[in-house]
Amino acid sequence: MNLLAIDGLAVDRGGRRIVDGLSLSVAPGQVYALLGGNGSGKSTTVAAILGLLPRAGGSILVGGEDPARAPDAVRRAIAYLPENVALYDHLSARENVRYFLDIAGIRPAATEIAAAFDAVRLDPAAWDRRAGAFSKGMRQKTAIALAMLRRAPLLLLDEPTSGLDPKAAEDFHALVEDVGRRGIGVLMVTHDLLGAADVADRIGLIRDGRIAAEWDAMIGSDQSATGARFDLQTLYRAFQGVGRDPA
Ligand SMILES: Nc1ncnc2c1ncn2[C@@H]1O[C@H](COP(=O)(O)OP(=O)(O)OP(=O)(O)O)[C@@H](O)[C@H]1O
Repeated sequence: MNLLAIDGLAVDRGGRRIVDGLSLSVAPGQVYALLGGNGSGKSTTVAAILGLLPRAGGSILVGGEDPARAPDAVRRAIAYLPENVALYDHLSARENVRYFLDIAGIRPAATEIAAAFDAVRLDPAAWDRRAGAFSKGMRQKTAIALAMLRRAPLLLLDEPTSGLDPKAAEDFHALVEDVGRRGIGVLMVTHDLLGAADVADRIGLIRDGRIAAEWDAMIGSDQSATGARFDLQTLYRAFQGVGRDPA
């Protein structure tokens, strides 16, 4: 079963149809990049998935549940990382994780927390440091460790690499691939074409609130000589609307 199944989604804002017939799905272990330019409808789609905006049409199922009917079950199934992850600045990484898990009624052993921090490669020196001093990358690692500890099957990432330097972005992509290998489904919303091509199994290009094109990563012998998993020229041309049919 798909962790996320969106079919013909329509969302109105300010009397205007912003998302207009968007369909996509994310399977366990799949990394889906929803790639689009400014104003294409990415944030509106995210808000609808989280049940924060009503639908004007279509359907959304998260782990088989409809966010409009079962918002609590849907929020339990999703680990949502906004562009800037919010942690309690005066608490350490360990204390933040314990605090948020406690709210969810989960009390992991110290060894489980250590294993999750190890899995996301959060520097052990940071585990007991105040999160107020953390970089964006460290905040994201803490939030992903938290997602793993509460066994959220779907990770929803909103512009995760904006503001990260190239090395930190590369580290983050490696972490997302790792998360996928653990069977977690990932929906990554981004305007970063190269980042999407680096990490995704599938890229969906969103334009005017719908999927204008979708590509699957090439594997093995289909990969280019450079090892690229997507044809970047095709992606660029589509992203820029080159060769688009006249409306
Ligand atoms: N509260 C609102 N009321 C009316 N229109 C809105 C509202 N929020 C967003 N919009 C419009 O909806 C369209 C899509 O916005 P959305 O934020 O979903 O796009 P986006 O792809 O996330 O863009 P960005 O990358 O710039 O964040 C834009 O034209 C925007 O002006």
